[in-house]
Amino acid sequence: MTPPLPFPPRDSGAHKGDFGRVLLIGGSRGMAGSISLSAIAALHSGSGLVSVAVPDRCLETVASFHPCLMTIPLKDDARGQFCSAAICELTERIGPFDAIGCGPGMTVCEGAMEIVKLLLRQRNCKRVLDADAINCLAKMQWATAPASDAGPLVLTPHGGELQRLTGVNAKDREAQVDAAQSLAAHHGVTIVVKGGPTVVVDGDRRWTNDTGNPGMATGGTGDVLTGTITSLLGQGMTPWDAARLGVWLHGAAGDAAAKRQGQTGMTALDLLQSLAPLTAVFENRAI
Ligand SMILES: NC(=O)C1=CN([C@@H]2O[C@H](COP(=O)(O)OP(=O)(O)OC[C@H]3O[C@@H](n4cnc5c(N)ncnc54)[C@H](O)[C@@H]3O)[C@@H](O)[C@H]2O)[C@@H](O)CC1
Ligand SMILES: Nc1ncnc2c1ncn2[C@@H]1O[C@H](COP(=O)(O)OP(=O)(O)O)[C@@H](O)[C@H]1O
Ligand SMILES: [Mg+2]
Repeated sequence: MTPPLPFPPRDSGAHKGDFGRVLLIGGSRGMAGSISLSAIAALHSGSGLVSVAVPDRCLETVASFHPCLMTIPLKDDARGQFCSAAICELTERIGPFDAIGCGPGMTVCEGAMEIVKLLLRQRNCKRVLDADAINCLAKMQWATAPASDAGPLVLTPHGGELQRLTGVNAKDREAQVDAAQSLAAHHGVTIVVKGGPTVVVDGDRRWTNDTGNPGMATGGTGDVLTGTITSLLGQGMTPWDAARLGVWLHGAAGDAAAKRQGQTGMTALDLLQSLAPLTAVFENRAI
């Protein structure tokens, strides 16, 4: 079990700021768990500081999941989803973050669309777009937009999201990976084509993961991956490195959870709780 690359080193004199200040944006009334899984995964993947921007009425729920999370309330509508005014506050607050992950539980409401457009303009900031942020990209037909230099951006679609984005049927895995590869080259981004196994594409590079199991086919595991990759980007890794190490670590955590709970019985929470002890592997400590 060898990771594709080493974990960022930890100098004895290090402080929180050395391991990145990251922001996760998402959630909605009824799906507060998704973005919380992403945020807690970022903590367990080594981030120094983790903030979560959520619709105002979800704030207390999300904050109650973990005392180490900082929370930012954004304007919401009667359904508990981001409204378009949410980007006024967000524009003020996104400056200091080393990496931003967006999409889990966000829905494709008007506010979500505005947030994704705002993030696409933040070319100097490292970003991960997942779940409903990808569904927003599909809605704005980003895949066929003129080629752009999107900056350090990682997309993490599952088969269904990739089908919405590219029109290529999720049943045709090979064609989906090829479509992701050309889309990644077109916009200069990294794309994690999730599944069993997950394939990461970036320009003409292609890497297939060798960890993970079907026990991970359970709600919330993709949300965990979003937080892990966002965290590694925030620790200074390139999109190509953060995507590969994040996918590998996430799959290895899935394997540890399956060993403990069984593939049928495991949940995304079990995978999340297997992340931290796994990092000990990288510190050459016996676990
Ligand atoms: N606890 C929570 O709050 C959770 C919230 N979630 C959020 O729920 C929202 C919807 O995400 P989902 O992935 O559940 O919903 P989707 O409708 O995108 O996909 C549902 C399932 O169907 C599969 N699928 C969809 N289209 C397919 C196709 N054309 N061919 C093959 N398979 C296809 C997907 O792989 C997925 O497993 C996202 O924002 C997500 O983050 C989920 O992550 C689950 C957990
Ligand atoms: N059969 C499988 N083998 C390995 N990994 C899997 C398998 N099925 C799902 N996964 C992984 O589980 C995660 C599911 O992501 P996703 O569908 O976005 O979940 P959610 O949105 O519910 O959090 C992905 O990382 C995917 O690679
Ligand atoms: Mg998902």
